[in-house]
Amino acid sequence: MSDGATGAGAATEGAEAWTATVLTLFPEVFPGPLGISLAGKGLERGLWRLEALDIRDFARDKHRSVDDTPLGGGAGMVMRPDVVDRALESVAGRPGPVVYLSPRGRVLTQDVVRELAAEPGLTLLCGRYEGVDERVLEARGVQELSVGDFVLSGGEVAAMLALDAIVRLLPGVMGNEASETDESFERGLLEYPQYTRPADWQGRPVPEVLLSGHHERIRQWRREQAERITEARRPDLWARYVAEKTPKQNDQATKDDE
Ligand SMILES: C[S@@+](CC[C@H](N)C(=O)[O-])C[C@H]1O[C@@H](n2cnc3c(N)ncnc32)[C@H](O)[C@@H]1O
Repeated sequence: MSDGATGAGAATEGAEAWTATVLTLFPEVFPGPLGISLAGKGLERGLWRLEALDIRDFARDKHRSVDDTPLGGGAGMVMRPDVVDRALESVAGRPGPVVYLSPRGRVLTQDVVRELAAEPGLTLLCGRYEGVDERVLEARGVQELSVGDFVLSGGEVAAMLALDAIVRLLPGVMGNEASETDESFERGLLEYPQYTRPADWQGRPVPEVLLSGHHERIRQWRREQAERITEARRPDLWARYVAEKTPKQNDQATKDDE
């Protein structure tokens, strides 16, 4: 898709579809991976909408320039406040908050993904070069959202990443695919190991319990595995999980210490 909307098909009756508006210098890269599989089918079925707008369309000079050198010196270029402001003004009033994808932002986690999926939509401003002039972010009260502690060359991949995670939580998008309630982060744990046929592959049998047909034992085994993996790989998640699992015991321990 170049700039323009997708997903305007059979919108969910009686409700406006969740709407993503992307402001970017490269609208042609959307929907990209969001146009395939679950997200793509959801887009086709009108379960969500995506519109990518070209920030350059809001430039006014004959060269359609969107950037300028940093005041105070330094490397690279900065996206101009007047151009970004006009782009933001053109989408003011669209559903949901406006976020600027930025390594300085609030870090995207599954909790943040759930929060954004509960909004009616989202406007995503993608930076390039050294980023966007600070004043337009302040003037427009734009929140910043980071996809991790690393620097990408532009906000487009970050916007796709956030949208992919959000869209799969929208009603109807997952269909009968794996329930999100069992997945990593949904219960504060990483996921248990998954297996499929054959039951023995290259002399590696799957754990016996999975062939037992005993649902309660399987549930218990999966929970133990999820706990084991989380404790080993993510001490940060594990500490939070343990604290939330045993709040009463922890309260008592604190009282005993006093
Ligand atoms: C080269 S980066 C600019 C980095 C900026 N000079 C800094 O040091 O914070 C260009 C654009 O990529 C996007 N970007 C880079 N890393 C990101 C991240 N971790 N999360 C979200 N967006 C990111 C932002 O939109 C940013 O404006």
